[in-house]
Amino acid sequence: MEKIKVQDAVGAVLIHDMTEIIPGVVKGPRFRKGHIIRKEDIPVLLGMGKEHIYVWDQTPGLIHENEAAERLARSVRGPGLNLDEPKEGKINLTAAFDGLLYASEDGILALNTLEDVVLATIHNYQPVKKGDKIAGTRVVPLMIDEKVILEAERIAQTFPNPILEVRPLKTFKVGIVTTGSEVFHGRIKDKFGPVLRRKIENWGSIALEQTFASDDVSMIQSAIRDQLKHGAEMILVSGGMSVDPDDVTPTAIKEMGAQLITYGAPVLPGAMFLLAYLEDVPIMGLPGCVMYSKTTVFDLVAPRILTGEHLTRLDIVKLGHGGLCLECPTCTYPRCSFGK
Ligand SMILES: Nc1nc2c(c(=O)[nH]1)N[C@H]1C(S)=C(S)[C@@H](COP(=O)(O)OP(=O)(O)OC[C@H]3O[C@@H](n4cnc5c(N)ncnc54)[C@H](O)[C@@H]3O)O[C@H]1N2
Ligand code: MOO
Repeated sequence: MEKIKVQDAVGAVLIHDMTEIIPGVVKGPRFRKGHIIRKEDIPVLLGMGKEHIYVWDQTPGLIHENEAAERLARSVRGPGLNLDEPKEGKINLTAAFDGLLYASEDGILALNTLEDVVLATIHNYQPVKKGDKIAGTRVVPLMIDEKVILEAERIAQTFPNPILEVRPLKTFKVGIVTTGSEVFHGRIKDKFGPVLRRKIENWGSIALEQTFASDDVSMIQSAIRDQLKHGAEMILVSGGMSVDPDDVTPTAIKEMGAQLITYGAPVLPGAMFLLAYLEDVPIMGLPGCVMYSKTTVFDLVAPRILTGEHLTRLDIVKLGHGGLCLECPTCTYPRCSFGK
């Protein structure tokens, strides 16, 4: 690539954005790609430490960083993602609507293993809002051999799912069965239902009429059957999930012939969580902590099910890494390590 002195560059066209950084004040492009250098720009460029600029290089087989970034972004982009304009040679991908991020960790690794390719993303399975930044991509040099980009595009195609995708949460009819003799007999007021209803509605689903059962296997089972009859597409059974003789919720669910995915999850709070499928309807057994703690296993699992994903035991056991909630005085989830 040919370089010329900035003093000789009046009239030359900049071929990349020129970043100015003043700590604590500004970081951004002072001059954009395509800018025609004027006499008055020369002291500014010198002040930014630029004594030379590059002039356009027509070497065949090389592509500009902006084109490279755009092709990388397109190769990883699945449904639910928008591409921003290139800035300083980088392209950001943002969420096109509210949903949950599905990222291929192997795909991200494979692309970044290519020299000079940069793909930085947020963590997998994070809830995102429309417009949220999800990833940024660029190449390291100003001009790059097109072969590198062709290889990145080829690699991205080898994965069964897009490398990055935002899936919307579907609207489920959700049945709530609340167990516990103390609630059933009116000794205490139910506090579980309102927590679950609020979360379900925040996710855009519909809470059906809540039903109550004492700590009795057949009563819990008939309440679950009633929820199915009323069209529940997901059933949440609260309480009775731990080690006391009166904790019969797991037995009730298992003995209905449901396909048990897990009883127990490597997540705190939420160790006593249960997931099963009965006639393809997901049933979750929710321990007392889901009522008490702001963020729990329920917040990690339910949104995934609401995208239509069918979870396996491996999906649940993988939650262990990042499964410890730090129970901060002010919860900042999902901007923390929980579930990452
Ligand atoms: N020795 C052990 N004790 C406990 C363990 C354990 O492993 N060993 N696990 C703890 C964990 S972790 C959790 S979480 C809870 C599990 O609780 P359960 O799901 O069995 O909840 P319950 O026993 O039914 O109730 C606990 C507590 O919460 C109150 N509760 C329950 N449902 C409602 C409701 N709908 N409204 C208001 N309050 C409710 C209930 O009255 C109890 O006070 O167990 C730990 N213990
Ligand atoms: O482990 Mo429990 O199910 O955290 O609250």
